[in-house]
Order: sequence, then structure tokens, then C-alpha cells
Amino acid sequence: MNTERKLKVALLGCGSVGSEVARIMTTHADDLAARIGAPVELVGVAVRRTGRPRPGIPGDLLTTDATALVKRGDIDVVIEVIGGVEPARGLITTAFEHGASVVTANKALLAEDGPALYAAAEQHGADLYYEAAVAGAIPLVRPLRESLAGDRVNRVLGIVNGTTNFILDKMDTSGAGYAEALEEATALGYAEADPTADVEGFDAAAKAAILAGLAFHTRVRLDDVHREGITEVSASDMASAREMGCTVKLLAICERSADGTSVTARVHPAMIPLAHPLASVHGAYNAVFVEATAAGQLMFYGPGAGGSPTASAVLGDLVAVGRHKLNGTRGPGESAYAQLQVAPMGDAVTRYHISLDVADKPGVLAQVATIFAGHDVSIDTVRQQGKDGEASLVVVTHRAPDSALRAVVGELRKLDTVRDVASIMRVEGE
Ligand SMILES: NC(=O)c1ccc[n+]([C@@H]2O[C@H](COP(=O)([O-])OP(=O)(O)OC[C@H]3O[C@@H](n4cnc5c(N)ncnc54)[C@H](O)[C@@H]3O)[C@@H](O)[C@H]2O)c1
Ligand SMILES: N[C@@H](CCO)C(=O)O
Ligand code: NA
Repeated sequence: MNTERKLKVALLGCGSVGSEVARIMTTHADDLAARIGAPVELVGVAVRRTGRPRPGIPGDLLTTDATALVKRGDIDVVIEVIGGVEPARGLITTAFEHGASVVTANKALLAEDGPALYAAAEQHGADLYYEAAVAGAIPLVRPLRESLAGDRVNRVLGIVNGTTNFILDKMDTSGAGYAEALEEATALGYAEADPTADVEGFDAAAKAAILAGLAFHTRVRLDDVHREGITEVSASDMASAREMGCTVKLLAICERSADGTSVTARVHPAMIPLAHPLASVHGAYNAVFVEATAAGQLMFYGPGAGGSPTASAVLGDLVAVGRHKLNGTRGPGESAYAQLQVAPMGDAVTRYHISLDVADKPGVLAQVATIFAGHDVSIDTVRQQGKDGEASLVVVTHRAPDSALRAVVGELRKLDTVRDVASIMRVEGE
């Protein structure tokens, strides 16, 4: 080990993740030094307020001037765990300009401006590592960026948001409504005071953009990802899923088209069969399937959130980046050479579960079936239950383009005999 040389690290942000990063850097200092090849020295911690005691962090390391910290010029690695787009973006760019490599957990920033960050890293000969940004502790970024770099990934499908998985799991197991389940997620500290990013699917969509970019070697931005959150999922949707032998999960799905020329990325709630491994992902856990031509199907599972699990991923990146710094090498930069077209949601191929309230009289089923046939959508199953001249009809389709399925629903709504389209949910995982 090179004890003359120290790896100087600056930490930006000392919240849930940052405080755990600082703690593990101290408690595992000897192992980290042995693995990197030089001792790690935490030279500064940027916080919003310095007054509060931070166990294990000497007070003289704390500063409220993050910009001055990243401009010191002697920092090897900046760890950014502030979150959000600004000031994180400016601080990371300044860190590169002053010779540091960067480890970040910031999916929102990467999904918004990843290419510019990569370009800045490239320009200054630095590393940009972000294993913690997707699925917390679960190694997923590095497998896609490195281990599977020789294969052709065709699909990434999984649960990448712990908060929403906790809420949906609670609704499924206890019959609770959405509001009640969200309240419990907030009380347990999974959901933040403002849970919008999680429940509206923004967090999962940012992760989907990052995963799609890595999987398909193509730039995919947050705006390219079709996004639906879980706020409209009702206890009755959950009950119909159960009746079909399914549960409801918020899924992120990134797929290469059948002809290989385009990709789609989407986040939405979907029914999945109880026998599917994703149905057994409970609480705030995450799980992601990666399907590749040579490798076949791989499953990654584990804690996708929380201070300590996320710090594990940050520290793994610190070791990788630290080794490169000492050896004067770099890890992989951006790989977006494939430049595949990112197709709209209408091109995604999926299945629908549609519940309709209809008039219970001759010819209604035929009318409904004609609309499906008119858009080339094949019906898998139909279930009807009649009562007092009205009937509830549940139609499950085979796979079809989302645009065709949406057109079917539009026409069904116009039929006089269809009183209400009570719910529409996609079905995945079969
Ligand atoms: N918590 C998780 O489970 C988790 C999992 C994966 C990724 N992440 C990501 O990690 C990052 C940090 O998340 P967190 O949960 O620790 O958030 P957090 O809110 O607990 O911590 C962020 C900290 O940054 C501080 N901060 C804000 N502006 C600052 C500034 N200008 N200078 C210095 N400090 C500043 C805040 O005071 C806060 O203490 C985010 O990008 C988040 O998306 C979090
Ligand atoms: N809010 C995120 C944190 C991890 O990225 C979640 O619930 O999964
Ligand atoms: Na990860």
C-alpha cells in the first residue's frame, strides 16, 4: 500500500445517505485503504447547517461552502449526495474542472443532464460513477456498464422504487386503500414529506432513463420515459388483480423493439401474475430482470433504498474510482454510440385488463368484440357478471401496441351500451 499518498475525499451532503457514507468511511477505514491501495482521508463535508452535532465527523471538517470545497484543487474524489438538479450539477461540474472524479447517487440529475456530466468528466480525464443512483445497494449500473458490455441487452424490467412498492404491497396484503397505505409509508420514513417524486413515478422514470441508456447504448432522457404513478390505483383494482391471480406493481420497463431499431422506456402500474418472481418482492425492496441475448435472463434483487444500503453502493464506487486515481486510469465513459430511436409509448407492446360496466342485453358483447377486432387487438379472456339489466365485463387482451389498445378504449367509451370504463390496467410478466 502507498501510505505516502492519501486519497482525498470531499463529501457533499450529510443526510440519510451522506451520514452513512461518512460513518462507513471511518469504521471501515483500514479495509478501504487496503482495497484502494492508499488511505482515504475525508477532507471536508459540505452541509446546510454546521451547528448540529454529527456523530463521527470532526466539527472542523464541516462547511456550508460546498463550492469552495470542490474548488480546493487537491481533492481526488467528490461524493455528491445532496440530490436534486441544482446546486448538485454546478458542484459536480466544478469538481471535474478542479481535477476530481465524482461519485453520485443523484438519479434526478443524471436523467436530466447525464450526457453533459459525462462530457465534463471526459474533458477533464475524470471518472463519473453512480451505482447508488439506481436500485440503491443492488449492483445494477456496473453489471450493465461493464459485465454485460459484451452482450446485447433486449429488455430491463423491474421494481425500482421502494416507497411505491411498500404502498402497493400494503394495499395488496391488508386491503388498505392508497391514502391509508401512503400514510403508513410516511410514518415509517419510506415516503418523504412530499412524496410526489415517488408516487407520481418521477423517481422510477429517472431510473428507467438511466437503465435504458446503459442497456441500449443510447441516450434516453427523463422526458423520453412514459410515466404513470400509483395515485390512481384503487383497492378495487387490487381486488380485481387478486381475482385474476395477479398483484399490482409499479414497473419500469425498457425494451428494444422486435426489429432492433428503436427502444421504449415506460413506468406504470401493471398487474403481474402471483407466480412471477416480481410478485414476491415485498416492502421497500427492489428487483430488476435483465434479458440479454447470450446471458439469458438475470435477476437482481435487494434493498433499493435506505441510508446504509445506498452508502454501500457509494463506497463501492469510491473504491473503484480511488483505484483508478492511484493508477492514473479511468473507468468507462458514456456509451451512446448505438443512437437508437426512442419510440413513443404507443409503440410499446403490452396487454390490457379492462373492466367495463355495460348494459346486459343481446349484442353488447358482439359490439365490444367488434371494436377490439377493428384495431387488430386479440382478446385473451372475457368474464361477465350480470345483475338487474347491467353487467360488469372484464376483458383481458393479448399483446398489442399500446396505441391500438388506447384506440379500443376510446371507442368503447363512445358506445351507448358501455356505461363506464371502470378501470384499465396493463398486464405484464407473462
Ligand atoms: N435515501 C435513499 O434511500 C436514497 C437511495 C438512492 C439514492 N438516493 C439519492 O441520494 C441523494 C441523497 O439522498 P438522501 O436520502 O441522503 O437525502 P437527504 O435529504 O437525507 O440528504 C441531503 C442532504 O443534503 C443537504 N444539502 C442540501 N443542499 C445542500 C448544499 N447546497 N450544500 C450542502 N448540503 C446540502 C441537506 O441539508 C440534506 O442533509 C439523492 O440524490 C437521492 O436521490 C437516496
Ligand atoms: N425514494 C426512492 C429512494 C431510492 O432511490 C425509493 O423509494 O426507492
Ligand atoms: Na445500484
